[in-house]
Amino acid sequence: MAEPGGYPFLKGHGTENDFVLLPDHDGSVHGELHATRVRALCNRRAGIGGDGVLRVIRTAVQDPSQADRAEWFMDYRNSDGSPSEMCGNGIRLFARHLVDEGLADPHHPVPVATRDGVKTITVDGDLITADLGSPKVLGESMVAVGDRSWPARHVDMGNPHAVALVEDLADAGPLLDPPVHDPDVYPHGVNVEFVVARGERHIAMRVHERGSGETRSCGTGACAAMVAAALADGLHPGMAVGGGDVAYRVDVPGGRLTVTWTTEDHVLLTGPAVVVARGTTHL
Ligand SMILES: N[C@@H](CCC[C@H](N)C(=O)O)C(=O)O
Repeated sequence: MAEPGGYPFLKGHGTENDFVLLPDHDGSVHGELHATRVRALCNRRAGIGGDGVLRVIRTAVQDPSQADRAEWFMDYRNSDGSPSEMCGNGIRLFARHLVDEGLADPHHPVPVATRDGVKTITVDGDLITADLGSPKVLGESMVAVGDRSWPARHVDMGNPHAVALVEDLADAGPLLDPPVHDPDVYPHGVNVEFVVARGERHIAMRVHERGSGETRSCGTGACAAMVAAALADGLHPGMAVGGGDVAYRVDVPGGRLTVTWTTEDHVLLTGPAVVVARGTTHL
């Protein structure tokens, strides 16, 4: 359903996790957003380039069951065209776009509907915080790259993550292929984070994202990594000195994020997100 004159897009990123935004408010521009089109848009040589696509659509059109709680729905697709339940950096960029375009009021929390329910975003100047709700901390299983393997904590942030605490971020090698994982634990695939401690409440990570490959950042992955690291450090909200929220700095190849695990058992993801280009495409 490509329009003869092309259709609008924007390009942006959160800590270099980059996305193509497709405004399609009433769903009439794209109809079914096919995987072939998503792959064409995300292609870094023949397309615009991105780790994923964020279609900006009214919740009443995409998922009427959530329309009473959020005007806008983030229709997220990985660069291979597969949908995911959630995207932490994507939803922060999505909110930036809504505010920039006057579609949401930056002075109030912005509710955004997703396949994992409604998330609340707050905008404070250049910093955008997404409340990703409660993490589900599940069991451990092995992940492997080549002849190396590690135990990994299963943390569900709405989408699945396997978090391996490693000695060195180089241990995982070039990460050209998805790490091997247990398909019984992750029947729909998994995002895999490799995490090292950098200091007190300070970690660094690399990530191989389901459907997108190794990326420069992953917001839900940073949250999963923080939760796994905090538990390994013997910390969770309420157990911290003073009994309050627990905050970690999470360094990713594309920048720095802050993840806060609150005493209400919510995980808050904070960092920058910027729109860098806009135009019209025929892809
Ligand atoms: N980069 C995202 C996560 C995108 C979805 C993920 N690849 C999946 O398939 O679950 C983030 O910032 O959270």
